[in-house]
Amino acid sequence: MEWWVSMPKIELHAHLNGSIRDSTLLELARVLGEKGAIVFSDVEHVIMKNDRSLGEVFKLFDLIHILTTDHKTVTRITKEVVEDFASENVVYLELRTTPKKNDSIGMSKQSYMEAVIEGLRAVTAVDIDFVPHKINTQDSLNSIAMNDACDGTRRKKTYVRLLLSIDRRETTEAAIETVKLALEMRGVGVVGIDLSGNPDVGEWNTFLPALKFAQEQGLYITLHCGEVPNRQEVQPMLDFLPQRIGHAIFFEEEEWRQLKTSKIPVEICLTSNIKTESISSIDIHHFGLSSTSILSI
Ligand SMILES: CNc1ncnc2c1ncn2[C@@H]1O[C@H](COP(=O)(O)O)[C@@H](O)[C@H]1O
Repeated sequence: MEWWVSMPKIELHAHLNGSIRDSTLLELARVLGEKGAIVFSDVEHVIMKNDRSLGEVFKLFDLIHILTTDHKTVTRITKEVVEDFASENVVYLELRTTPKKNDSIGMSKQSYMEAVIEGLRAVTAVDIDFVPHKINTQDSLNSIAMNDACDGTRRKKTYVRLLLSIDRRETTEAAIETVKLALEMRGVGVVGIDLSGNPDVGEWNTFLPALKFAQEQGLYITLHCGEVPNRQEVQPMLDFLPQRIGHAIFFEEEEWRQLKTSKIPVEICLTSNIKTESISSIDIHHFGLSSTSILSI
């Protein structure tokens, strides 16, 4: 096995519907094509395209959401995504997804999330720990088991925790519903809230009441921040003091300074930023720069 596959890893920025196998997407598209709901040949190349602009990415998500609408498929993709991360030796996975409501098929945000939990329970390839428990002796034993899993001597175990995403297209009320659901689901591995979605759509202020409520209730918060240039948002997002932010591409010097002072960790999304051409080359990605200019500010 390649060293980088066998190395134990932590994945903190995975969108469920952004992590589906191409083979599964093609299979789902074929089935919908046979039903006449879509034209398979029109979507095949969209699914298989390698690099796409940020705008194209969100069009692809709209297509993916058409393919994965029902509860059964949500359960299936959750199982597969977790198994795929486990097969790459991810030992701690924070999976985020936007709870969806679709009256036409009897889906509520809650039933969507129940389908996700069903998917976690369906994983067979590895042991999945997604129900939080208090730190005690048993926990120390579990972490030993997790470490041992890396040398192949024990059955592998992956710790999974969930973040419920708010999509920037949603309303304040829908976002509050998501936060309430997250609070109800704390017992089944939900640890926080993510604000994501097309950064060119909507305003983050719309979600402030929901995010403040989540913060007051002790949920962890991560915000997609600075994925596109938006001076009106970056600073107030940092002032909000989320536990983490995602991307942090278009930051001015002063914003880097504030980020550092506030000690807010960044979920670096190297592959995504290069593939979507948000950053033209890896040589100038802020991850590489962090040891020089950024950290020296
Ligand atoms: C490329 N950078 C990105 N920036 C912002 N939001 C993103 C994203 N990639 C994914 N999402 C968010 O995650 C959803 C898909 O997963 P779920 O349906 O929630 O599982 C997308 O619809 C978008 O809201």
